[in-house]
Amino acid sequence: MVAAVGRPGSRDVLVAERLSKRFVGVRALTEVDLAVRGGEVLALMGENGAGKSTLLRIINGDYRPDEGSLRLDGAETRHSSPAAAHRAGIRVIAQEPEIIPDVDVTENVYAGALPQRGRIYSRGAAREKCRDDLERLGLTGLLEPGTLGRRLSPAQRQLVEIMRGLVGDVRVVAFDEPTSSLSDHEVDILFGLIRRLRDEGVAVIYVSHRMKEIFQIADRIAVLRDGRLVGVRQAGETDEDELVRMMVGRELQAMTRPERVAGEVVLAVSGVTSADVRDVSFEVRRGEVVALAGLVGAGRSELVKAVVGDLPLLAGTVSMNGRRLRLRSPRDAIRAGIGFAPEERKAEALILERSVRENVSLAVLDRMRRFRFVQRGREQRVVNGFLQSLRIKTPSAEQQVRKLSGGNQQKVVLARWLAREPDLLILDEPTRGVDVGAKAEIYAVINELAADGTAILIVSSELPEVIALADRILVMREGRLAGELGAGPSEEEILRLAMKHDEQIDRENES
Ligand SMILES: Nc1ncnc2c1ncn2[C@@H]1O[C@H](COP(=O)(O)OP(=O)(O)OP(=O)(O)O)[C@@H](O)[C@H]1O
Repeated sequence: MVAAVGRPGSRDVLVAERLSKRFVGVRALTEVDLAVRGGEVLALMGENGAGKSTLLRIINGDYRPDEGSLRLDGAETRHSSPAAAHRAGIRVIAQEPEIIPDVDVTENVYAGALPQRGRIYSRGAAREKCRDDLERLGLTGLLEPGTLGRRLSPAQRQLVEIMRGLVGDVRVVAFDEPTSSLSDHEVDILFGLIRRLRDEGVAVIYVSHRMKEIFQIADRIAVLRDGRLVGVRQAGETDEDELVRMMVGRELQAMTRPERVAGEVVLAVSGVTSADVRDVSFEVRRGEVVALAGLVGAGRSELVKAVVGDLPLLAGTVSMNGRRLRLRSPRDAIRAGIGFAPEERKAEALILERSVRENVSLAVLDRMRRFRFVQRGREQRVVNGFLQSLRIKTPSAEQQVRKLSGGNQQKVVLARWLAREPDLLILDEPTRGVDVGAKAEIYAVINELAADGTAILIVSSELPEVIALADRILVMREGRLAGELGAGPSEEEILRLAMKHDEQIDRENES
């Protein structure tokens, strides 16, 4: 592949002029002027609800702007639908991909555009093409053409979505937080792909909350705040502090992990084995934050699911406060005093049609019910408290959760479990898609809960997050515990354990 377009000074491919978009009670975008050049990666940053997704949706033809215009290669475009935008060479890679559960990877990728042999669709030929494309994109080994949609992990779903986007002629590709379910290895592969697209002259837009990635991949960085463009910087001429100031409009306090003394054992997991998890034992104590780290596919989420009764135990026991539990579903786990915020927030955690207030208070309704009436005043106070402390951006507590930005939905999931004050809180990727300011607030809430004696188990792919929060870090590899680290290790120490080979672990277990 050739670098068809010289990098700096390339021509503008996509130009937004004075774009504005309003929803009831919200100005999502106000007079945004922004140009993306061929052969560059333009990062788009901003707090949750700043308007990033709205801008991408306009580019993708999902929304029409109320005012302003969009030009592609110099000509004004009014994409009336995502299909029209797609034909023009625009691809927006969705944050939460829609995967058809009952068809395989091949059909999920090429849906509608399947290769045919003669005039009959040939499954063999299609899978062959899929295999070729996987190889071309460097994804061999991460995805199998024949795997059914419903068997894909969140990371694999994301890769299917990315493959979909790169089929055909592409002028502009926008990635909306593509790495939130990927671990470092997959991120490297994705960045390789993005650099290749860029070198071929494609205009790449990259939305992310992860600073480190922004500085790895972006040529320029645009910052939105409350729907307005605050500024655009060359990546080499700015730094994290300046970007945070632009996004948040204030300085952020650096967080230090408080010293904690762990109390008695709350959760005891012994010899737990399930389909993808082998013989795992560990404990979490009162007032302690324990993190499960490891690469995607290492079995962290599966382990957690086995612990809360969402996956059957093939062997082993789970005990809470000294009593053995027999959980057949997460519902049983909640009854036993376990709060569990799962990885896939939309499917598993939120009722999108209901209001923010209802979603937060759902988990604590029993405690607020008195003589069969919900104590409205108390409910309001609890919900408003979380709206403030987690900085949930919504016109009111009565807004439908569906209408919140992705990061704000994630905060509602958290608020719901934090409000319940369980003995044990299990958080799978608690800050996925959450902006830097709110992340700090969430860390503070987690620290407060631990100080109050809650036992906390966190699954996170973000090593800085694991290091910032955890008193102990359990590193998983291929369904087993590969080792344990104390507070404050380096990223390298965690990675070394996460990538160790099985034989090595066996040898160490034996000695
Ligand atoms: N369909 C809708 N109806 C009402 N309000 C909406 C709708 N879509 C977005 N909004 C509001 O517009 C604002 C901008 O949202 P947007 O999704 O663009 O934010 P974002 O920058 O992508 O945030 P995040 O980082 O959380 O994904 C938010 O206040 C959001 O609640």
